[in-house]
Amino acid sequence: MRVLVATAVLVERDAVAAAFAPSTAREYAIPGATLSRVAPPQGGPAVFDLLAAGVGPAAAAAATAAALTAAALDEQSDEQSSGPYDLVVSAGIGGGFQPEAPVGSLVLADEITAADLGAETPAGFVPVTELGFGAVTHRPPESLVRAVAAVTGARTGAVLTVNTVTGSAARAAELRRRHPRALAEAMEGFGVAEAAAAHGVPVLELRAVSNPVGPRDRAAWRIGDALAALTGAFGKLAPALESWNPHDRTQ
Ligand SMILES: O=C(O)c1cccc(C(=O)CC[C@H]2O[C@@H](n3cnc4c(=O)[nH]cnc43)[C@H](O)[C@@H]2O)c1
Repeated sequence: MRVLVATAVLVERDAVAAAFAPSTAREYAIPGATLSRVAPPQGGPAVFDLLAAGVGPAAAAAATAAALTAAALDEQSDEQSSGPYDLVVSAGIGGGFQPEAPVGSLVLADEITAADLGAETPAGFVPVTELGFGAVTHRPPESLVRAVAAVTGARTGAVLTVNTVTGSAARAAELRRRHPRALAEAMEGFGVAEAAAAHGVPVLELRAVSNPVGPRDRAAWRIGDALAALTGAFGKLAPALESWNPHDRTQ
């Protein structure tokens, strides 16, 4: 099984890499980015390519699409680990809606939703889908969400993709009013999911909560705790992914 893991920044990528066997890391250049290829410490057939794709949905979509296209064209890979990816995972830290997703906890998306992709109207925010365009939600395979949540202990719910980190109680309340199932927000999931969908590859989004969604208090972000939670989750992930049949797209 070939898995592409897209984080935003290098510290998140390194937190994911810490769950894998360090001696297995090899680097591959793709247009605009570098892939780190690692293997689970317990062995097994899975290959994980880690990508620091950049902050925000546009950077995330561009780098993820480049990696997916390079794999599909199979230009650089050696024979053992060549060909298209079976799964893309958007991973990193995120803000947690309180009290459901406390700092340090894990959130796994059963729905990846672009929360601010739309138009403001006199009647309020209208998503692009209601204007007749595109998509605002991608849904990971239910069976895979169940399996990964079971091994990682992650809470499952909607993870919102935002272009602006929420900084007030009023904005947090507005997002929850529009998305009552939201457990977390971050800035890349929807971009990663759009790229995956264009390639017909299933997607997951896994977030370790570094801060509450709400009034801005950057000094209170617990980034180290969240990165440690991310490492722990990826340490448990490989067996669950390997036992999942990527061709089983049934919900
Ligand atoms: O402090 C700032 O001004 C600031 C502005 C933009 C981005 C950041 C980050 O550090 C974000 C890095 C990364 O983390 C995710 N993240 C973490 N917490 C949140 C949140 O509450 N809302 C949205 N995204 C969050 C995000 O995916 C970024 O890529 C800091």
